[in-house]
Amino acid sequence: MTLALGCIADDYTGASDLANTLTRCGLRTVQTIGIPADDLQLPEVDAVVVSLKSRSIAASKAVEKSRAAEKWMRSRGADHVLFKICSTFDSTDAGNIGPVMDALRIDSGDSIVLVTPAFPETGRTVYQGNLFVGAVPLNESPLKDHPLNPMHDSNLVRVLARQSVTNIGLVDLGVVACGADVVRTHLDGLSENGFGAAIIDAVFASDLETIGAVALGHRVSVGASGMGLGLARALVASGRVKANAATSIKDTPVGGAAACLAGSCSQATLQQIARAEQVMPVLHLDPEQVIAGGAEVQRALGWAKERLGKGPVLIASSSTPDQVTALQKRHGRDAAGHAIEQAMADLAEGLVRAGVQRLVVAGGETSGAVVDRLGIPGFLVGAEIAAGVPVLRAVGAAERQMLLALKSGNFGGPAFFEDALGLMT
Ligand SMILES: Nc1ncnc2c1ncn2[C@@H]1O[C@H](COP(=O)(O)OP(=O)(O)O)[C@@H](O)[C@H]1O
Ligand SMILES: O=C(O)[C@@H](O)C(=O)COP(=O)(O)O
Repeated sequence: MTLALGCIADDYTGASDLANTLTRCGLRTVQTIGIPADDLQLPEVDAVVVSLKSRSIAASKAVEKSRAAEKWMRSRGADHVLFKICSTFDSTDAGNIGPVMDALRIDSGDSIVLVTPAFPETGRTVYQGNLFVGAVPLNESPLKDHPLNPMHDSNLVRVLARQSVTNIGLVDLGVVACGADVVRTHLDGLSENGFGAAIIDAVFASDLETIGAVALGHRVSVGASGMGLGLARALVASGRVKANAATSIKDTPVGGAAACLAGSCSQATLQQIARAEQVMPVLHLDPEQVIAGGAEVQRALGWAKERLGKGPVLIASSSTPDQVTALQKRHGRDAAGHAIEQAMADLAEGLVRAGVQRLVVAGGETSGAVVDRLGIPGFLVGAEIAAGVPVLRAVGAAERQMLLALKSGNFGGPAFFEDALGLMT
């Protein structure tokens, strides 16, 4: 296998979002969980997205894991490696975007790295270095209340400068609009003046194409699915990847019982859960009881097993921002998050034992905990449920066939859970 593009994603939902974009742009793509084992049977692909659960761990660990993934990709022929971050730049001042970017830049020998989380299809645009989520700046969006990494500054030049050892420049939309050659000249100027990375504005898909064409001339880039789109289109345009080479996974039905787990507390997920209550049984976990011990998981599994024969069920830990803050005050942010993620993993394991073969998971960290527990080594991309969320078919898992959907907390329309199950047959 010779890779045209290697990608390192800092969470599993983000990885499936990127794998979806690359597939839709014509790249044969596989999503792996961590660096694939040598004996994992993978199809011939143009791109591999290695999923890490590295967004909220210590920066030094995130760097170590990302470097190992980069090394693996380079050894498989990847000239360019994309570090896939969240389109809402989810991170804290302690990292992990800056430290990983710095390490990959040094390893690659690049003098300057292009960075953009823009993904216009999902309403993420960057103008003058400021990230907008729909019509509002990042710091006014629901991301200001994220349970693990609340975002309070929409100026990404400032945000990244707090995380990185290098100076962070800006390539503004006026420069991007002048085309790839002007962007290259601007980057040369920044690099000569000691800038090791630059936030680049993007509002339209055409901006991403310009950015992709420039980024492909470098060894490393940092961005969300929009950067993936730009790189994929540039690869196809350059003839390095055959257009329309992507093959969607076979739609052979998997059958079996279906269930949904929600650990995301985003506004979008809370609305989707409320909507799901109209069409399927929904159990709201008591987060306090979840942290207290295993009885709440057992209660939820008993509840689900009584209903799974009749149709899909949804189990949610999700709470409103006020409730999340109150719980975190009592137990600590990381401890509360970790305990709930592990409970979600216990639930997923129990549900699969009870015959679930179609599983929808809402939340990035939550998906990471669930997929790790299920021991799934990788996924092929199927139909698109919503922008950034594909149906995934597990590969390399021994016993039963499984379909999953790993939904970023913020993605999907109000009827997401129904939409997903409708495509996961
Ligand atoms: N009721 C709750 N109170 C506090 N934290 C919660 C609650 N429910 C879930 N969590 C935690 O919030 C975090 C949500 O993050 P994640 O799953 O990545 O969702 P998103 O995709 O919205 O970012 C996880 O660590 C999860 O365990
Ligand atoms: O880029 C995005 O917004 C997503 O692909 C993503 O990374 C999702 O992260 P979570 O919201 O934590 O699921």
